[in-house]
Amino acid sequence: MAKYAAAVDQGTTSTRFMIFDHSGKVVAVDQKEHEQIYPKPGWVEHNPMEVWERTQEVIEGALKKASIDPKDIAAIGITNQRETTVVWEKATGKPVYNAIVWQDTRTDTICNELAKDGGQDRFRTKVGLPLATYFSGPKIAWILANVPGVREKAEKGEVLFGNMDTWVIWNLTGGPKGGVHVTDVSNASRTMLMNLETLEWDEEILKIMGVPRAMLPKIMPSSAVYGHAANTGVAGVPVAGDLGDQQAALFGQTCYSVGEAKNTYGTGCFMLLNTGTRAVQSKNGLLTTLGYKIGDQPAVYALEGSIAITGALVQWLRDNLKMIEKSSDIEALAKTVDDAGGIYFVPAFSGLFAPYWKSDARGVIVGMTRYVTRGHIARAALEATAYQTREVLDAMNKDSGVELTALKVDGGMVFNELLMQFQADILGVPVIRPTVAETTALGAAYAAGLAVGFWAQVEDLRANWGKDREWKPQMNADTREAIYKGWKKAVTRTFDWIE
Ligand SMILES: Nc1ncnc2c1ncn2[C@@H]1O[C@H](COP(=O)(O)OP(=O)(O)O)[C@@H](O)[C@H]1O
Ligand SMILES: O=P(O)(O)OC[C@H](O)CO
Repeated sequence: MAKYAAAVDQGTTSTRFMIFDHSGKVVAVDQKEHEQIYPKPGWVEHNPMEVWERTQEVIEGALKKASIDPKDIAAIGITNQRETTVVWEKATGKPVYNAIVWQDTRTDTICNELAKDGGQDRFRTKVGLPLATYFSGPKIAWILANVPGVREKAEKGEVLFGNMDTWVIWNLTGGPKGGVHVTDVSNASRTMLMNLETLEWDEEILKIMGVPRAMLPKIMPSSAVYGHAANTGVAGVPVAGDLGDQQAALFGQTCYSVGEAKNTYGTGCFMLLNTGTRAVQSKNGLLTTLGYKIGDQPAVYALEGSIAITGALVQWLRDNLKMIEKSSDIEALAKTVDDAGGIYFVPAFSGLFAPYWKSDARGVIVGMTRYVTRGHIARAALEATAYQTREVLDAMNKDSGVELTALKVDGGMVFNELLMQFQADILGVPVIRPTVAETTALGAAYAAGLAVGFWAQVEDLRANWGKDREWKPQMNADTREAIYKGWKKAVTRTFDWIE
């Protein structure tokens, strides 16, 4: 009997391979970063070949580190940075262009053109999303319009589109030699091209955006056997789970009931609330998205508050300003001061996502005086994550009509104690970190394990969730609301920057 389930987590900054035992404990992990390519202001790309190479390396690395026999792995799941768009030649596996990353704003003009007829919410009822540079549909349209010869090939199905899940699964199951071209409902719901009700590509939107049906993957459940690995050390193992990383974290945090929510702190921050088998349309700037679909069971929907830049701001202080050496060093630097010294840092580097959806916004630091030190800037950068999360939680409470009484958190930033305490303070509700904070990979491994019977049913997974730490609010309510008011004012200073 197999002992483990595993997952590839293809994130914005890095790729991991993680192997879990039946109780959801991490048995082995390997992780590698890939290059962030910034060809112009507002543009962000990844090299898909590099990502596939890193994927192969971390699979080998994790197997080797824990001396695991691949025969003991029941199934592999894939989870991924969502929306990031790759188009490649079917015959050779060669990308026709770099991957256009979810944070990239180059499709602003395309989105504005599309919004002329019907406004920013033109497709919202059908797809749950506003027209924004974030999503894949306009990114595909950009590649088709700007890379010579690709449109003709796309119409004939000679080039294929995929988000990173599709790209990794296609390569892992054989690439040009029989790789399967699939995605799951959670990833497809981020393209702007999938109809939330039918769970199929929407012919009308495809036509309006000029995206040929022939280049699109088949939409599958999040938990199903798609194929078998054809290469790497896991050759022969079923590939049986596929979830966008934020939906995977919802799944890994065992938020299986209506009203359960989680917030993941990585490059960006993403809060998802399970709304059950009903797609709830947001009136407060949130997204309606697919949560997951297990085999033949009905699909589960979620409301999502997406924030583009949180951990990425810490990275920016590290890489562009050289203020710190490692991301985790920001905590010690922020602790050199007691507060942000009257400044706010609004990181609208990719415009503003939820709840504003303003792609013409750009980042600002406001309230600067000669008093301000590096410590204040570090602190303001961390506080920005917490304030943005408060805005999303407020929207979530309004949309759902229920006040969340605690927030389950995960992701790379949740080991920052100062941030977690400030988060509880600014929300006024406890913040809870589980024992396995790698819930993204865990969620994908769960989806894969469920498909092959390694776990029998979703409800059994709840027993694997355990609380590691809880931060309770300590700030008095007057202070909380006063500093939050300052944040709201600072946000308005980012608006209407790009003409
Ligand atoms: N201790 C820390 N304090 C603040 N930010 C951190 C810390 N550790 C990691 N980060 C940030 O978290 C992000 C990495 O988290 P991760 O969950 O691996 O992200 P992703 O899946 O988006 O690649 C990076 O942006 C990094 O700057
Ligand atoms: O790579 P992450 O963890 O920052 O997640 C990126 C999101 O999926 C973008 O929608």
